[in-house]
Amino acid sequence: MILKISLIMLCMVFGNCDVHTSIQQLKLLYNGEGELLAALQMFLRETDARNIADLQELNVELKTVHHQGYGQPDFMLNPINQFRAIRRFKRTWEGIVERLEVIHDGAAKEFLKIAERLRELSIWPDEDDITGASVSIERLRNVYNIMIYNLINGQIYNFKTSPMAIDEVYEIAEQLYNEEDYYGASSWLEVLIKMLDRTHQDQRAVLEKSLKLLSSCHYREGSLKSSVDYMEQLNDLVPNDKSIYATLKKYKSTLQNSEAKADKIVRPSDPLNKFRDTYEALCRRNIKTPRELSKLYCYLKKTPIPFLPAKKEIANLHPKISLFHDVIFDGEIEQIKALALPSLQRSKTFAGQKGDKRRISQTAWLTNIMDKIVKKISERVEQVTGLSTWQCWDLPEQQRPSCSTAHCEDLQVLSYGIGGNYDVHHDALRGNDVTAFNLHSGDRMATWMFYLTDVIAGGATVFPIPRARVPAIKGAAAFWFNLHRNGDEDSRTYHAGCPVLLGEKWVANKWIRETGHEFSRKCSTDPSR
Ligand SMILES: O=C(O)CCC(=O)C(=O)O
Ligand SMILES: [Fe+2]
Repeated sequence: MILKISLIMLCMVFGNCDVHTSIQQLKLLYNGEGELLAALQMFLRETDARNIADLQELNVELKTVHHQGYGQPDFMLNPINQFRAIRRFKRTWEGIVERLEVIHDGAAKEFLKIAERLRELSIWPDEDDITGASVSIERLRNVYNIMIYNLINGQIYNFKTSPMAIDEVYEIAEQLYNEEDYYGASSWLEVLIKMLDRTHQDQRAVLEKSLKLLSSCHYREGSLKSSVDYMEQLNDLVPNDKSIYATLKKYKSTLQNSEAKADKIVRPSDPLNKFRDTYEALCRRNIKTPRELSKLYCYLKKTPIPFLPAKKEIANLHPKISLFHDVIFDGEIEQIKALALPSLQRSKTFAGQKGDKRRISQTAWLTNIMDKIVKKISERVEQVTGLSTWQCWDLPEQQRPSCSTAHCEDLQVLSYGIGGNYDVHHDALRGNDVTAFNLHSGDRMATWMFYLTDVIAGGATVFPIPRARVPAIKGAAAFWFNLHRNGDEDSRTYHAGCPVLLGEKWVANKWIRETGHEFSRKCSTDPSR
């Protein structure tokens, strides 16, 4: 109930809720579908069956797919199930709403009321959500090297869900094509085409669309011979179609007049992520050598609280990246999540701002005065790191407006949805448009990041330059410095949040600023320190 009210408030204020980026909204969507099904059932029971035979059939189909998730709390944590649910709303439920709007009698009205409520909650997916979900599945495929055949069969590692329908597979390819990802689209289409049975009428129609799209992918990528081959296959399949014949002629003539030799679509490089290969390898597994691993260690670090040392694990030596275990407890995590939930919003980046595909998550900022727990865990960061977490909130209220030099930022809570990730970036603010940030406190000297969930698969934090990998472990926190002691940015701490493959990921960042640490982290002219 609290969750629903929070989301209503959030979506009323911000409009489109980017359902595909939020696990919470996707879970609500699944429950909403249950309500729609019950209302549709009621309508069908009360209505003359002769006029609505197709709706009866749809109802059975929808019930079957929906019921697969019954009693399975992890069902909506699977990207395939998430994509499907989003698509069902846009492609099937929307059509049913239109039909019932025409009828608009007693039971139809009840159904429409539920649909209206879901729209008011802004959790009813739109076209952008289908695009976002398709792009996320493709990202997961690339980062985790998953075979398309396995995804189509509903298999992600050893987690299985029901196989995808042909239309769903085609939709992913078409969405990628519209996003100009011809490598992604062609990869899906090649697999799909092999699976289709041309003697089956419905499948034959998908085969025709797929050949046309695949041929166009190759044409656009300059892989002209293949573009002609696929168009020829389509022309053989549909011999008397003038438009197909005309396209074939056009492709053939482009091929004849071209010197291009490429006959394969290769995955394009990412100009914004020169670390892509190492980043992806690290997302999949640890890539340090056994010798490098043997140098890592852990110990109990003293804190100001007697008999309460911190469990410190060194995840990387140079630069030092630490993982502190058991620094936030389950009850505290639940309180932090509950406080963040009402104000979660699609995350922004400095480069792309809101809606950037490089950062798929939702963000909320919590201040120390919102609740005792926020201050308490802020103090814990100070106890473990020895760095100050003093903020203007610590002053009497009337002095706060003139205070501008806090030693750290408020707590930033992040929740990742389907394929949620944060591409390689640096936390230091210099070089970015920092007008929104108070630089009186200096730059982000250090990052402390609490992991508020375990992640079933994926979601590690990785540092491509030192080839370090920190797994998301509930209750633990990663810690590193973003700046050298001479104040320069330490580029070795470029890092990324790997896409969540299965499950959900919540983290909370506490960024420690330079101000207030003149003695606790003494400066040095030696840039290597
Ligand atoms: O989620 C992660 O693992 C990394 C998040 C991050 O780097 C950030 O929020 O700045
Ligand atoms: Fe970061």
